[in-house]
Amino acid sequence: MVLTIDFGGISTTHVVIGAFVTWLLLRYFSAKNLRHIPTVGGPSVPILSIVALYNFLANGKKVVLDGYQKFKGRVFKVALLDRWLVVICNPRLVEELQKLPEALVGYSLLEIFETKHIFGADLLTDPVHLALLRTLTRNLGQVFGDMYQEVETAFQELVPANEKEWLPVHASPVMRTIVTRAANRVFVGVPVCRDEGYLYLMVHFAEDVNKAFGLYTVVPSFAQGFVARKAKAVMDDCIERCLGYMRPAIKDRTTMMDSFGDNWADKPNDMIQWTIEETKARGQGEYDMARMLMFINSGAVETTSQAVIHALYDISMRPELADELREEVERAIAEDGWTKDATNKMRKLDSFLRESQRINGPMIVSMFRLVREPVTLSDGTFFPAGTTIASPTLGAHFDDTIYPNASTFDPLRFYKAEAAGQPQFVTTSPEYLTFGHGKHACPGRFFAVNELKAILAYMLMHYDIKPEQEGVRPENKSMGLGVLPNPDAKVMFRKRHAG
Ligand code: HEM
Repeated sequence: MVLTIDFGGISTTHVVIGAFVTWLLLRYFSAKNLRHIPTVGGPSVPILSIVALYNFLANGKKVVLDGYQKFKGRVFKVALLDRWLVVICNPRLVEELQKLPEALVGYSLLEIFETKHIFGADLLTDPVHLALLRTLTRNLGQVFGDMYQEVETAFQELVPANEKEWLPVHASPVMRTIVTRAANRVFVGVPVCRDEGYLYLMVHFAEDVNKAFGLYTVVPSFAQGFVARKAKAVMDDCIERCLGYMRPAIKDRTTMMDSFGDNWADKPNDMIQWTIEETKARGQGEYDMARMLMFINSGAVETTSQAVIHALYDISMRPELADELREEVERAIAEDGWTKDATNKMRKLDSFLRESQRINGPMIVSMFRLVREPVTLSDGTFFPAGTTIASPTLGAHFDDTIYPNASTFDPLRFYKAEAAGQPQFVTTSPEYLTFGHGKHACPGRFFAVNELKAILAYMLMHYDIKPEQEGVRPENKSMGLGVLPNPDAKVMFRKRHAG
């Protein structure tokens, strides 16, 4: 069917053809500079490269794993819609790249996927979120009690199992709500962290941002500005709604600050307070306070929710492991109560969570970086300016030479190796990329690991857990560059006697 809408002589057919030609030219010129890098998934010559693109979009996971096997120790490229993505399959080169100065190889998901248009380009030059997350990490011990209390209250409300019958629980929405409540207890406190409208806003906003990142990888660059403008309008609306919940607290806090300066008795120690202080110091107002909170939520909610759901599916399949972890949790809380110190002692739980994330994602590649100036690596590999590069998360995580029997889920893999100096869940390396690696590794991971341990430890101590279908772990879904936990599955919960 021919498109017939007419805009003063220019038909939509012209627009579509023009866009397609522009796209082909963009692809042609970007591929020309990267001819020396082998392509995986299909040919890189103009027009035919659409096959490589199709294969990547249809089965990105297989394409990247095949590429890793074939070009281990070297680099290869795969087709995204608007550019080529070069994947570095050599830990030494990954380490070398992440040490290069920012002026040569820059970081930012915000920049690479143009989401700076949504969150604001000033976050690139003045990353307030990093200052806030550093403060959060420093205060993990102090905020743990509140977070744990929220985990407890949320489970009691949302998973009201009894000792007699198994209760089917739809894992995806329930765990998302628990994660969002626990994090937002520390971010905005009670009662906002329990408000259904606020929770709905944060959960769906985080999901949408995740989808937007995915969308940017398949939308050609000439269309990204348009998508970004639409997304910005949605963002502004979300900020206004977020402010509706935050204004009373902002007003109270600013009144206290105006009266008492930096310190007063019972001054709250939470994200909203730190955000007010950081934004005020920059002469910014309430719009920026909400913007910052939403940006941090967008990093915190979806990733941690997915990790909890994966861990829940994994533990539901392993009752003996659940018992072994319960013993460890019991011992730790007997010594230190429900505190951050106790979670530090939960080494088997740490290993289980790290293994669950090794196997389950969240992305098939990570550590996106942008080559700003031409770079030649020590092995002679050359990247022209403008090249987008990434590290092969899934390839490394499933490499038998790095992890013996890599495709086997071995929950105590890292615990058993600890004597040999094996790292913990928060530790990143070119071989363990769940949180990225290097100077731009996830700044929220220390909080994330504490939250994950609090949730899993609570769950283990208070419930017996089994899969809905005996012996069947709900299958993951691949979407673009992402690996998602099954969104439809239920898990069975029964209250434990000892709970
Ligand atoms: C299991 C949970 C989490 C996972 C798997 C995860 C993963 C990641 C990854 C892979 C990156 C990119 C790193 C790189 O390119 O080297 C990242 C960045 C980021 N994460 Fe996380 N994250 C998690 C939890 C959190 C939490 C709880 C927060 C906030 C409290 C957070 C805030 C952020 C922010 C703000 C960035 C962007 C940093 C920047 O722009 O410099 N994340 N995360």
